Amino acid sequence: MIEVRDLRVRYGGRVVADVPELDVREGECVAIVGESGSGKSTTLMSLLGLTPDAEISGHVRVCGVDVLTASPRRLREIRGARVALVMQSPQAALSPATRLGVLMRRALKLHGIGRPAHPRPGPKDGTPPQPAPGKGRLEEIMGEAVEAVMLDREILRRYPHEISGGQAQRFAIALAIALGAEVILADEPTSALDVTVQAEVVGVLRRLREERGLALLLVSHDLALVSTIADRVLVMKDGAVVESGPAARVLAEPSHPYTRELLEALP
Ligand SMILES: Nc1ncnc2c1ncn2[C@@H]1O[C@H](COP(=O)(O)OP(=O)(O)OP(=O)(O)O)[C@@H](O)[C@H]1O
Repeated sequence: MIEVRDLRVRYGGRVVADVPELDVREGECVAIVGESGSGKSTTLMSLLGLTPDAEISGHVRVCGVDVLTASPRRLREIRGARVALVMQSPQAALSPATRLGVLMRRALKLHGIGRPAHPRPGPKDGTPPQPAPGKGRLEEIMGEAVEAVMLDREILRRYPHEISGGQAQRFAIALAIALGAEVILADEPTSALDVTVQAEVVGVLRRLREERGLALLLVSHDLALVSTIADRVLVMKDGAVVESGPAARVLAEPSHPYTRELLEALP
């Protein structure tokens, strides 16, 4: 799903991320950990071509698309639809005066989801027009997606300010599911949430990996969280990957002093 080789991202000549190798396969979760400014978010954003001011070299393939050479149109095709970005505080990105259901329906329509394959011609005998065949299908996709993240369908009638932070984060994940995402890139998805709510969001992500084979690339400074979900871990410091390997091994027997420092800083 994600294949990175020799990725190097520079801002104004300064290397801020240097990632020799990063692979995420179907149903797998890889976490990038490290302190603030170590290059985690830059690495994540570069996978979607979202670092316009940066100089980038290397090889990045996401869902079969060669990101560094793809046309803007090809990149738009994978963003949102096949690869979803889940950020720290999704509530801020939700339009405040729009019900969640309306918001989701718009996003799905924009990507042509639920559209009838062959629109029926309108009736000629004066009877009221029949609903488009795609409408019920769209509602079904939306309902199924919110239930997949353990939310009630009723939430689709609410406005963004009527839901909690944890619900907003799960709604953002539901949107990704409804759009048919195969890969989720999550940047500190639980940092703005309290501990019990964090566990709910992580539980949802874990289930989606297992049941739907979703690939997950997670950026987090929270090693306790990472230990509950990641298969593999990359540790970054000052733009460089100082250690990588199976999460169980890296977190139990870190080989780099910096990883040991991060672990010792855990409460
Ligand atoms: N658009 C930009 N222009 C110039 N420098 C940038 C830009 N974006 C990021 N940087 C720099 O790149 C470095 C890495 O930043 P990045 O946000 O990737 O780190 P991070 O590990 O994700 O940190 P945090 O957890 O605080 O988000 C930082 O020194 C940052 O100042």
